[in-house]
Amino acid sequence: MTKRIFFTGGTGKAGRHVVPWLRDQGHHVVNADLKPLGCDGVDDLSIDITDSGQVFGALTQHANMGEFADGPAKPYDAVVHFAAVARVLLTSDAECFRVNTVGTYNVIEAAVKLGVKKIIIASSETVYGTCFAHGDLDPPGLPLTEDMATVPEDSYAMSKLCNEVTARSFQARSGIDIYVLRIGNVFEPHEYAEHFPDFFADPATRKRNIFNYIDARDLAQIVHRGVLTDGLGFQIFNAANDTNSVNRPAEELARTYFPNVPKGPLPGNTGLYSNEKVRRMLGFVEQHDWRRYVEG
Ligand SMILES: NC(=O)C1=CN([C@@H]2O[C@H](COP(=O)(O)OP(=O)(O)OC[C@H]3O[C@@H](n4cnc5c(N)ncnc54)[C@H](O)[C@@H]3O)[C@@H](O)[C@H]2O)C=CC1
Ligand SMILES: O=C(O)[C@H]1OC(=O)[C@H](O)[C@@H](O)[C@@H]1O
Repeated sequence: MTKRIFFTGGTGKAGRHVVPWLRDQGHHVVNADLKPLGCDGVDDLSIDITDSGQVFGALTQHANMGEFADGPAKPYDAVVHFAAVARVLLTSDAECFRVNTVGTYNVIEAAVKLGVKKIIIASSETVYGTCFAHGDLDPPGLPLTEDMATVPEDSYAMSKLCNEVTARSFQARSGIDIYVLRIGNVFEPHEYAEHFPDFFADPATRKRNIFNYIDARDLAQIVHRGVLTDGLGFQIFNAANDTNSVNRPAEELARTYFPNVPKGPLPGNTGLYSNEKVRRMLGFVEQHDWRRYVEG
């Protein structure tokens, strides 16, 4: 079924793969970003999500000239929110926190008050704390699952965790579906040859990411399945591929790099960052294992 989807941050690294994927599944996607994507069949709207008025305005206006013929602007079926300052060290810590938290509040508030029934937001693996920690910070357990403790110490991860609370509260009042994706480290198709041989040679460089990765196209599949799967209420999903990015047995990685962390079963090369929930509840089936693109 064709959906009308308002997508924020579609011009970025992840969005430029997710947006065309959604378009190719037959949906009408409107990309709301500071910068245009310029993608065939996708409408661009330049907005700043930290300005609530712009977000309400964009969600209630036409997306292109063709829509004028049909009268008033049509409502959206889903909002996918990716726009953000996507990590620390891009701007000041406080600005990262401000843009991400205020922007996310604005997007969710407008979507809920305008009657949108499905919202998917980009959170991050960083909420578990290890990624941008000072020194070494152990994850709370392995494999790392959505119910485990989240006590990050950096402004970016704090902003993402704050956004999860915002989302949970809006969901509680509205009863709509809000799905949070704790996205792992994203890779575009051309990046496998560029980076993965280095990861195999020096796995320690991937420790902060709990050795995970998510292919940008597999992330698109997860978003799409989220758009199509109704009735789950508020949910948080780790979004990652099935196996680790360093081509090592999971049990060996856990023992070598996280000796003091409580451990459950870690068969084969399974990811230490569990994607079991997104496979089980959204039916995610990975298509882009790194083994298709680079020699192990
Ligand atoms: N790239 C990664 O490895 C990961 C990314 N994420 C999250 O996924 C989402 C997408 O990430 P990327 O595509 O890598 O980020 P990106 O930095 O490549 O793209 C973010 C997009 O948001 C837009 N944006 C920023 N501030 C805005 C504002 N005030 N108003 C409107 N648009 C604004 C930017 O113009 C950009 O196109 C982000 O929420 C990020 O935090 C989460 C985990 C991993
Ligand atoms: O966008 C980015 O660069 C960062 O975003 C994130 O949220 C990821 O968790 C982290 O692995 C990336 O380094």
